[in-house]
Amino acid sequence: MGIIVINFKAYKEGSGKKALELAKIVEEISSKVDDYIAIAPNFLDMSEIMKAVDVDVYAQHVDAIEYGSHTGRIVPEMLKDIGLKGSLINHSERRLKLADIDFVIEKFRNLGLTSIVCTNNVATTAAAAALGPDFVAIEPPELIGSGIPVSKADPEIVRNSVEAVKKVNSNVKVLCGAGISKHEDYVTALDLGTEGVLLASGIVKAKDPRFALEELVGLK
Ligand SMILES: O=C(CO)COP(=O)(O)O
Repeated sequence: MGIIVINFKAYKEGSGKKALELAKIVEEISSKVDDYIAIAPNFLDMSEIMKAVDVDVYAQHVDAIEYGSHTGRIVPEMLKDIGLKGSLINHSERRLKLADIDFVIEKFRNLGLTSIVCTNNVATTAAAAALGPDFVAIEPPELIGSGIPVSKADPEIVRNSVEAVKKVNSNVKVLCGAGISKHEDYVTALDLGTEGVLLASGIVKAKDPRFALEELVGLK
């Protein structure tokens, strides 16, 4: 089927022991379905998760810098060194400048890391696609964390993003996100021409994350 990337954000429910528990649930459910399910936990939980769980792990953010005199920053090479698959870039909760997005995409290309550039509308999606990342993920900020799925509330933005990306660079794959939680939301996203979804609260903050993920992939 498709691609599912779960962003743990800085949610308490997706941190520490809970992050590891959730990663194990993702590993178990991944093994039962054809969908590719990856996670983006916070930096502090990554090493332990990667030791314990066989799931692709992404960063939620990376800085557009070289090694050097920077404090509290993450250099792209560091992601490669600890074994991450890639990173979200330019999430609406952690925006970058266009030149910085370009820098990170280029670095990732050379390092063999997967770039997922988040965008907020069709124009920024087209602009991001022009930089040649692996993925763009269209996420209207007003729907993030709302429980209202972008694929149903604003199918046009998804469809138009897919179309815009095709015109600019057809090698770039499109994800969509914001408010996704149900299987139907996911299937609708795929029907609109995306490769899958980027989501957070629908799984991470669910009362029963295992049930929520099983439902998302259609096992319930
Ligand atoms: O920002 C998101 C994923 O990166 C979407 O968040 P929600 O799934 O909580 O709406």
